[in-house]
Amino acid sequence: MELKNKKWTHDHFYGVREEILKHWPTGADVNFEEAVKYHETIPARKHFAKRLVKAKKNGETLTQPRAGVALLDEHINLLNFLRTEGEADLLPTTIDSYTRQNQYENCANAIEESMKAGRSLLNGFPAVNHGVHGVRKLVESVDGPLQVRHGTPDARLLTEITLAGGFTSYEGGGISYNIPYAKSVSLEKTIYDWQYNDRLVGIYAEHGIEINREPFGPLTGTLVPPCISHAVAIIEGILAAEQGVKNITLGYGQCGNLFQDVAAIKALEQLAEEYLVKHGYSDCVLTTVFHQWMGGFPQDEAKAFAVISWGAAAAALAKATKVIVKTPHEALGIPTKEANAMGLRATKQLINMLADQPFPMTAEVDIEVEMIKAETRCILDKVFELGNGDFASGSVRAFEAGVLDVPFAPSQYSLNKILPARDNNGAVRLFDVGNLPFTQDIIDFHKAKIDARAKEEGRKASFQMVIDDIYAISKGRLVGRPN
Ligand SMILES: CCC[C@H]1O[C@@H](n2cnc3c(N)ncnc32)[C@H](O)[C@@H]1O
Repeated sequence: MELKNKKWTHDHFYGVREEILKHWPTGADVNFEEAVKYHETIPARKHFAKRLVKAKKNGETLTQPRAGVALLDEHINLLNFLRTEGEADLLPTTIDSYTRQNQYENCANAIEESMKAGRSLLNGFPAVNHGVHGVRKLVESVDGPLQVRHGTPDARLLTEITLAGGFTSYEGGGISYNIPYAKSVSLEKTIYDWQYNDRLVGIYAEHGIEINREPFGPLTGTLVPPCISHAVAIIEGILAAEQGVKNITLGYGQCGNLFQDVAAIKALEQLAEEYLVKHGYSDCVLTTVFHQWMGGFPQDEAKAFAVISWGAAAAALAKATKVIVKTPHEALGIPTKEANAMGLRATKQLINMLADQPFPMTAEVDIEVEMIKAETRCILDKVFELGNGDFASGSVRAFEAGVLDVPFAPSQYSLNKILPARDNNGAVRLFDVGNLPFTQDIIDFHKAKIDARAKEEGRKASFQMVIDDIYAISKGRLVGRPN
């Protein structure tokens, strides 16, 4: 396997495909030409890419939950409930953890057990086991654009089955579904396997079927600085575009300081456009997704609603194309459909109330935009250099060198040298820049911000700040002040 950011030829792709479709019996039902014809029957109102483009044009921020249960009819009921009671603009299908690890046998057992128990014993929808026919029943029974959301390093069979089944959007990426999701899965192999998924979307596009792709923005979802998630998002956008993907949503996980969060979305839009055009992908349509706080949540439901609403406000003021919504059960586990719908309605209320209030792009926000762009450029340009002009191989080398580094990542392929901490206003800065290829003025900026907080708190800047910030929001604050 030689990893390079080069569009796979049809021969290469179809050579790999034959083996993939044998990984589980339901793979035998995948027939590409038949699937293209099936997609042509899907009504336009269910096309994810079209709905995103319309939202971008109209300045809307669409709402989308996460949701997935083991059995098909229950999953259909759940999604229809979220569409009607939750007023969700876009719908997910969150895939279960066994499927994410390619453990389809375990899924089969869990489906059996769920039927006996009369409740879902999986934390998501086992789409590979339900197969093309099960997915098509889902697509035909739910009235809304549908997206596959998961965390699968090797998602090739899942992609084949869900796309043949009629999903019109697909989340994930070779870095964003390895580093935060796996401990010892080769990063090089995951990036290669995700070229397969993107090439399949590209081949659908060559047949006139537009499928939206969304790299997973938040990564570990815990104090991830904007420059880190932006660098990974833009790299995965470039890798997808090279394989022929034309409709891309790039994402960011809320950090909590409003100026930084609004600036992060603006910086992402500007930088993604710049890098995709610079590297020859000027025909890609770009949208953004804002993930409501991905870190620890308060158990108290009223406080959880406050966190959800703050994320809704930031998404609306940033004018992200869509927002991924949390629920008041976040600290407890898989939410009930009622709790999920309430998170959606609270979010919708905020978005509607803020729709008429343009956010003032103050000097402070502009500084934040420029800082995030400068930091992200340092990383992206170093990755490109390490790959001798190739972002795929460059990413592997960048993680080896700590030029790309994701805080609190389980993967052995991430050096985990960087340490984030909040500044005195709650913006996420770097307490330890690790081996990030920052210029001295950027390093000095972060140090000054952290030192200002230390001074205010009357304590030395230390790892304790990082720990305090990890727990802060679940304990009712933003900045982890000393007791
Ligand atoms: C990276 C995604 C993490 C988030 O994804 C939520 N999540 C996971 N699985 C389900 C599910 N089956 N239904 C509703 N939400 C779900 C978690 O709560 C967490 O917030």
